[in-house]
Amino acid sequence: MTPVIAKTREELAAVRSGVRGTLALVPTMGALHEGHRSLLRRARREAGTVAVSIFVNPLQFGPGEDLDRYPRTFAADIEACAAEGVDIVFAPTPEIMYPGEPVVTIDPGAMGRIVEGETRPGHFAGMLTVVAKLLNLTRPDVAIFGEKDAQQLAMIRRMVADLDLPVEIIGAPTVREPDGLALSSRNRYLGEDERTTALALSRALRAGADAVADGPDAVRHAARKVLAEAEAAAPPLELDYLVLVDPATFTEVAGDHDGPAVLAVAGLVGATHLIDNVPLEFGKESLR
Ligand SMILES: Nc1ncnc2c1ncn2[C@@H]1O[C@H](COP(=O)(O)OP(=O)(O)OP(=O)(O)O)[C@@H](O)[C@H]1O
Ligand SMILES: CC(C)(CO)[C@@H](O)C(=O)[O-]
Ligand code: BAL
Repeated sequence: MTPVIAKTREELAAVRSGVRGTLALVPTMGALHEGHRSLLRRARREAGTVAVSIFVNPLQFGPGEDLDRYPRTFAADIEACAAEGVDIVFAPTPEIMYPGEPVVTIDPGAMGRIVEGETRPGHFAGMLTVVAKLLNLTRPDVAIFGEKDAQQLAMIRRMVADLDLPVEIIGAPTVREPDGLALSSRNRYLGEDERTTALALSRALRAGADAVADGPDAVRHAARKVLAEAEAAAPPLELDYLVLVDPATFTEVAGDHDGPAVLAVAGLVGATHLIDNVPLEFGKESLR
């Protein structure tokens, strides 16, 4: 069945007031792919009613980023939502979401200025501000986000805890192409040779994961080796960062770290900004 499409606050409020039982929200920027669809299926398992937001949020794009050329595929997105049994799609315009330049925004603190936040200054403030607005407008019981955007997920969990927002945040695993490339709306920008170079991101993460028994330094070393080859390739990978961090704070873990960590990588291939990560578990007993 085709979902109900709400384009304004008033339309969303009307459909929200008719929801009985639990509601799950999946926030997206559209151009839906199998990764998004896995979130929709997870939402379906979590709640009686599923809402999806489709909004390319200008506030989280910096100058020189791809806001204007970001893929917008609304008709296909609605078909995907219908196929996954989505009940409600909220698809506002920027003018609806931001009738004026917002004066009050969410400050992501120091955590918003490291790793991806250092590469994209202002990104996490813009992202958290729109997520807070979407949560307030939709009032879901649960909201589902992909682990592919691991720092985003950690920041959203932090915001919900720090501001006592009444919603449960669920993270869902990264969906990949058979050759390892993490699905991303931005993959469609890649030419054939660029895609070959881009594969180094997931290859580096796998190499790192394979070294987990030898500890954090071995993981960093194994991943760096793969990335160095891609930096020398044509077209080259322009590495933004490779970090091995605490999943909750995104600060680097020590060489004797025990417990969960995230190996996260990002870089430019041509003009395309790609990110990826893998969750890891270090155990002291497995250190040689
Ligand atoms: N491969 C994936 N597997 C699982 N979830 C994903 C995947 N890609 C994106 N998501 C999640 O889907 C939600 C919407 O993300 P978004 O619309 O930005 O898609 P995207 O493909 O990540 O686009 P972009 O290229 O801008 O990073 C986010 O919670 C994101 O983490
Ligand atoms: C969470 C989100 C929809 C906010 O614009 C966006 O950052 C995304 O698609 O991951
Ligand atoms: N997938 C996170 C949204 C962004 O890149 O702006």
